[in-house]
Amino acid sequence: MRIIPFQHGLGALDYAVPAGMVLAAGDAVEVPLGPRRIIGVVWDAERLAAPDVPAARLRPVIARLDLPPLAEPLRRLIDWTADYYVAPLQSVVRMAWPSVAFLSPREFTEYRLGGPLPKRLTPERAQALEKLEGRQGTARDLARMAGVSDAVIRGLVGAGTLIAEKVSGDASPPVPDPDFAPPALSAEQRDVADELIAAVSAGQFAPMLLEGVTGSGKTEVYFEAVAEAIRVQGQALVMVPEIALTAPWLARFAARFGCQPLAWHSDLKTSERRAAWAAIADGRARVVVGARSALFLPYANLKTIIVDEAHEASFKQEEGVHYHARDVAVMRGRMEALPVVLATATPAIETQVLASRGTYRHLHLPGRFGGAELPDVQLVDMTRHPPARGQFLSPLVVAALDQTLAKGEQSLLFLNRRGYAPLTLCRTCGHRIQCPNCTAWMVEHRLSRRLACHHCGHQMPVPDACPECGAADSLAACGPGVERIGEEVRRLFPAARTAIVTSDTITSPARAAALVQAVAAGAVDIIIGTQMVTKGYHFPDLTLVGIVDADLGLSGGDLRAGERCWQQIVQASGRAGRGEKPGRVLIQTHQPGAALMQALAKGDADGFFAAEIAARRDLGLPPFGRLAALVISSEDAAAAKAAADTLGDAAPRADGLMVLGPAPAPLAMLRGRHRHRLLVQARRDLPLPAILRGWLAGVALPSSVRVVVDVDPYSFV
Ligand SMILES: Nc1ncnc2c1ncn2[C@@H]1O[C@H](COP(=O)(O)OP(=O)(O)OP(=O)(O)O)[C@@H](O)[C@H]1O
Ligand SMILES: [Zn+2]
Repeated sequence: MRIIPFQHGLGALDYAVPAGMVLAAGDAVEVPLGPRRIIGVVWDAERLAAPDVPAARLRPVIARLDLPPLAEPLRRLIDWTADYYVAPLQSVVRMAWPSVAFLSPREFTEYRLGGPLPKRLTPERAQALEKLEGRQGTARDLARMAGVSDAVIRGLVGAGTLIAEKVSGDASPPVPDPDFAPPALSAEQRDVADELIAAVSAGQFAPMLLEGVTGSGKTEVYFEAVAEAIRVQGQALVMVPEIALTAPWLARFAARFGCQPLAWHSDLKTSERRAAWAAIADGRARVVVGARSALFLPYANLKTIIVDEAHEASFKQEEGVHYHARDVAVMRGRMEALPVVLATATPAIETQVLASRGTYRHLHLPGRFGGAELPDVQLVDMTRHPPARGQFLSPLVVAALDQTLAKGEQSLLFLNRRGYAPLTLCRTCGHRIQCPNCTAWMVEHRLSRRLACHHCGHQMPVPDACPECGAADSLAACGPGVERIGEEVRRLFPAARTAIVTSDTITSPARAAALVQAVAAGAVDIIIGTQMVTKGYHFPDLTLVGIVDADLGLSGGDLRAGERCWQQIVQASGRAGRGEKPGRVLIQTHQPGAALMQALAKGDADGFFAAEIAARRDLGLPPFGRLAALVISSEDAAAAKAAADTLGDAAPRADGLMVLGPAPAPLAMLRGRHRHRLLVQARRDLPLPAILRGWLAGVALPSSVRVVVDVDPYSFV
């Protein structure tokens, strides 16, 4: 029997099946490996090679584990993913079978506060006592919730402070009612919804792009596909970019279907995660909402996948298996014969091209729901209307904020930069404060009074004197982040109520919900936020959107810079005027003549994308050609460089294939590792995965060097 043991770096191995044991592909098993017992999965023998071992010498499988087997279509999806993204099969299998899959449903002992206080109160214990008030979970869960080590939790259990509670892991999620509160759809919404419903009941592969302007009711419409999946006794998966931002979405779901869907995310407690996994695997969970990691779960009876905000780059996984959840979702739809709906107001170029070729069915919602108009968009030429010295908002934007406040309406200022200032500079010696682990500047966060590296998370207090020359009071904050814009707004409008919305302030779904409630209740006048506020929020009284620095996206220069800038600005603009009052958008730019700015001002998506797509075609860039990146890194600078050179020397040669580099990565050091990059550009008809595998297999590198393969890369740093 051919088995993939869950052991890093190991391929498939053959084992003997003991008499009386029945095994089939997709079964979970326990097998011997050297002196150890490890878990593995039985795989289709014809699809994998294994070392030739005479039958008599094969070691026997120890046991078949009591897990629902991975079904054939999911196995084929796993094969495809591992092959396409040049990833180890077991790493992909582990996304379908996370560790909770192997826990038995009844074995949970959870703990909660309830006993006497411990005699010895260390700072860690005090922190745990404070954080764990009202919480319950396994020792591991509580350690995570309290931000302390497992040992601290075990100590509190030993002291009797945390008391044990047995919990059963197999509670069933509620079943959403497809007919609970269906909305009255507009005629154009109805047409699209009917197509989606027909596709779900047909039960065939149907990739679809649901393109609707911001506020057109895409959510209401794809809810009808979800309702149909429930009606036909199946399951629906809705993938969202970030689970932390789903509070308003969950509320809408509950209003439509009468109960919450099952949310799959990393913050679940072990018992909740186990219960969720089991309910997904046996079909009791009817609607699942989750980020990327929900995609590979073994749904028993999946009928449709919706990818909401399908243009979002966060669907691309940037660690472990570097897959793109949007693309793998479509492939899952093909393997399992079901419709996949990519919903967005600003489709990615890859998606647009597939829709225009007819590979994806293209559904449109061209107008906002309920007669709301798209906002009026104007460029603010910063060279002609510059801000006052030391400030960042043009007088035109300040005047618009003033008018909006006077009308009692709300404004949003969008700047995709967390913190107070992206750079801290010494005015005496010119020193720039850098992260010790990364080629990156430390970003000042004034709310938390720290400097932070946005790449590795390194933090330090803001120094009083320059760390280089020692000059006192010489450090200057350069450039704005949202906190600094917030400060400027409070200085200009002391009576206005402001909210700063970034991943630093919206750290949990509960906080996101509180923000939404505050804005909806009219308790906030001006929101200053990063891309976090642009995602799907609906505030009827928000009528002004100011884009603080539209040029930010023009620089940076990777192949998707223009597209991403367009998406962000259109999504941010899309928050304006969604109710009865008309909206207005002001875009601050130093390059009002740039094609992107002109297209934004005219709302000319077609013109902008026609030019972008033509450029991609001319250069053979995705989706017309394919890219793959190799990132070579090591803590040892010389080893990283040598390995990159070795790989560069061994680079494959073929007609239609171009290898660029090796070159030091723009982020030349990350988390203390020195980095080099190679970029492969290949014609579409070349077998890129096989070429990459052959290349890597032909080169022996020291174990101190790590090579990450990134197929269809989104990050070029
Ligand atoms: N048929 C309908 N009946 C009642 N309300 C509707 C209907 N369609 C849409 N709406 C409401 O209109 C608003 C905008 O809809 P929705 O948020 O679904 O748009 P969207 O296309 O997803 O927008 P965005 O892309 O900006 O997130 C929501 O408050 C939604 O509840
Ligand atoms: Zn860093």
